[in-house]
Amino acid sequence: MPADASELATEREFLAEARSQLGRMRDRVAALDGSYAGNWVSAEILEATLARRMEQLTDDPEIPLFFGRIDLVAGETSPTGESFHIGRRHVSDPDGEPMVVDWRAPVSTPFYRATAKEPMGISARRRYGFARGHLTAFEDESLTRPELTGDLSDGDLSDGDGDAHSEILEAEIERPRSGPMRDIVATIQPEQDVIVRMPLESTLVVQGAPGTGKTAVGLHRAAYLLYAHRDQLTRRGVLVVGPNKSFLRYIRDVLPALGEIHARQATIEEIVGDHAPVRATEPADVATLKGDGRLAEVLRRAVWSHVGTPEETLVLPRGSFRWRVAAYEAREAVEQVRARDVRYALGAAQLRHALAHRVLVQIEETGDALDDKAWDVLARTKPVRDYAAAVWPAVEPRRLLHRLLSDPEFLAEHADGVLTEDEQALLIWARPPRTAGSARWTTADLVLLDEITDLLDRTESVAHIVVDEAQDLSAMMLRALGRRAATGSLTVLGDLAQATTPWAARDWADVLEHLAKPDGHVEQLTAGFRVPADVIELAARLLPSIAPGLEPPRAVRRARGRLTITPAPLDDVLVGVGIADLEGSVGLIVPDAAVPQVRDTLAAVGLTYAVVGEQDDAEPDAGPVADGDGPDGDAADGAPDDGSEFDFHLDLVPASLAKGLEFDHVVLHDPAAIVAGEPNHATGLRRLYVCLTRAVTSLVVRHDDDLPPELGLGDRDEMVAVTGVRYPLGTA
Ligand SMILES: Nc1ncnc2c1ncn2[C@@H]1O[C@H](COP(=O)(O)OP(=O)(O)OP(=O)(O)O)[C@@H](O)[C@H]1O
Repeated sequence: MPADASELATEREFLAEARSQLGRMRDRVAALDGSYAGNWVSAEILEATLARRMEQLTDDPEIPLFFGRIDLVAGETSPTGESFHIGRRHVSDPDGEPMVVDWRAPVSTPFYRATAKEPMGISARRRYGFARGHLTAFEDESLTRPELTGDLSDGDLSDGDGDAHSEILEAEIERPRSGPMRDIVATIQPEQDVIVRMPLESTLVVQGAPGTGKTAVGLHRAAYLLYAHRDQLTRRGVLVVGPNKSFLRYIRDVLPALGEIHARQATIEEIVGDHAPVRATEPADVATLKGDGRLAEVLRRAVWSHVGTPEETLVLPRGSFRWRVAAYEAREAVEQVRARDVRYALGAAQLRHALAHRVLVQIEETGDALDDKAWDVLARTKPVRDYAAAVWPAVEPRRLLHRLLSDPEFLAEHADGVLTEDEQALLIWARPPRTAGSARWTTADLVLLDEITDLLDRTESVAHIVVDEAQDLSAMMLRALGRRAATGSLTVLGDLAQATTPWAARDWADVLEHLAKPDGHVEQLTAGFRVPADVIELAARLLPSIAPGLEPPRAVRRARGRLTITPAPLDDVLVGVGIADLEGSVGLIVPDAAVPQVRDTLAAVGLTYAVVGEQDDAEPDAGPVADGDGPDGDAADGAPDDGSEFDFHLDLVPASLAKGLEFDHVVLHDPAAIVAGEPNHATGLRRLYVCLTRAVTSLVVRHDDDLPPELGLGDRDEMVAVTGVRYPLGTA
């Protein structure tokens, strides 16, 4: 047997043994139950822990149990030069010796970061190739003697110091995309790994062009932190924030595939959705103003304006006595509580106690010794409660916001010097609802309600938040997230060039300020794993108009991609592309307003598809709304029960929902209308930039005669030069 074949056989045996040991670990956990616990509380906790452990130990034969190996240099730390197989979870033998180490364990770090220049104590790195769970190949790279590795190249992924080119790595990057997002645990790159393993305390912003792996890195960082700080993070929570529900469905499998099921994934609307349902939208200028950070000051003033000045004596009858707190003493108490700078509701409670304390002192002066319990009782008596409530009344967030948005004088009182008169006029409802209960709140209103609620009572903080597409959040939305990480940290992912909301951030330093994490720092990702070079070159033509300071990604894909720009009718394009025969997923990105018309076109050419986002309008837990056959060819049932639009071969994507998604092939319909669909031209161009950068293998841009001039494709010769021989496609 050739050396490689015998080595492969040895590795396969090792894999079989590791699988059987994983089965043994699972059986052992299955044999335990809550009865081992001392009382019912710990029994419940133990049962939950065991259930989680069982899930972690589930062996999916399709998912490789390990994907890499490192060989330590024989020496001080490893006298015999041990090897470690690296996988998604830890597997040990009956003696407790590790057979596979978790990719997040410190010992695994060199697998991701070692280079020939800095071998980090390892002599060799091995990568494995798998097909449907079967080990089919391996590839060795010597770090101490790189000349032994063979096929050395200075490929785009290497740092130019002679690191080996990896076929397995390249195959993973070039693989056709289909279905929801997958993890990248086997191929995390050094610049990404540095971000993934940053300490929990650091808040960081990851700025990166489309397809540089920001979402992937953010999710792997969440998985890493859950591993490295298990107790703290499961107790205090991890939150992943995405731009919309379809995006969350797109990424929902990544953390569970990494063994982590305890992170909440939510949109900002869901996060602030507890205050009231969203029942209206509003003009962009109003929403933008409501998202402005200055509103925080207006709300702060409005809340605290409720605290009055005591003018009367508090009289507290007790037995045959009537205890008194003079108005001037009550005023002192109010001042003292205010000086403590506590939340409004806590201030109210403290005022009750401060008043009660003044009574307590008088009682004690008569020789009665009272304890803290008596103090509490005094603070809860009706005269004290009534007096405090008159001076420091309860504030109801919806009522307060209703008043601010419907009473110009009340607003002016609190917005004076903060908002101009015109801005104040813009905020006031044209037709104010009669009561707060009948108000039709917008998303921006809910964010204001969240701010008011936090002024009243401290919002609970989680241990870590990963925020994706953060460039699109308003200052007030960022504040809402920042307060949820007040005692934790954040990983903020975004790209200023992809900002498509009128209130979007212009600068990451501002974002960090609004999050109340001014010490956070900005990391950049530059290697593009999604978009092929020819497509990047086209999209980058927009950068000078939309984000002059930003660079396009550096494509690491070998294939330059297939780019076609054509004025052919959409039905001809759809037929010409041969969608049904394409390997990998296909996204048809269209202006939002064109969705109904494009549905007709798709029906006319006989293509089946799902519509991204349509599932959100359906009944909760009903499968996606799909036209025709699902991925399993079952027309009646649509997608599988737990499926989503991303399980379909062809997705119809409204341009407003394209952000964050990727498809192997993209047909982009009517770029001019996509630009025109936004409130202003600059935002329209950014939306187009997002839509142009969703493709992994091929992009067809189907346009009418009005391509946006910023693409610089005015004349046909230029277009032919950009798209090569593939212009035009279809029958034009
Ligand atoms: N190290 C890697 N190895 C293999 N694939 C990778 C790697 N990093 C990223 N990718 C892949 O590149 C694609 C783009 O990643 P991702 O969606 O995280 O990028 P992004 O920066 O968030 O893009 P966008 O700005 O468009 O949202 C995904 O398919 C992801 O799996």
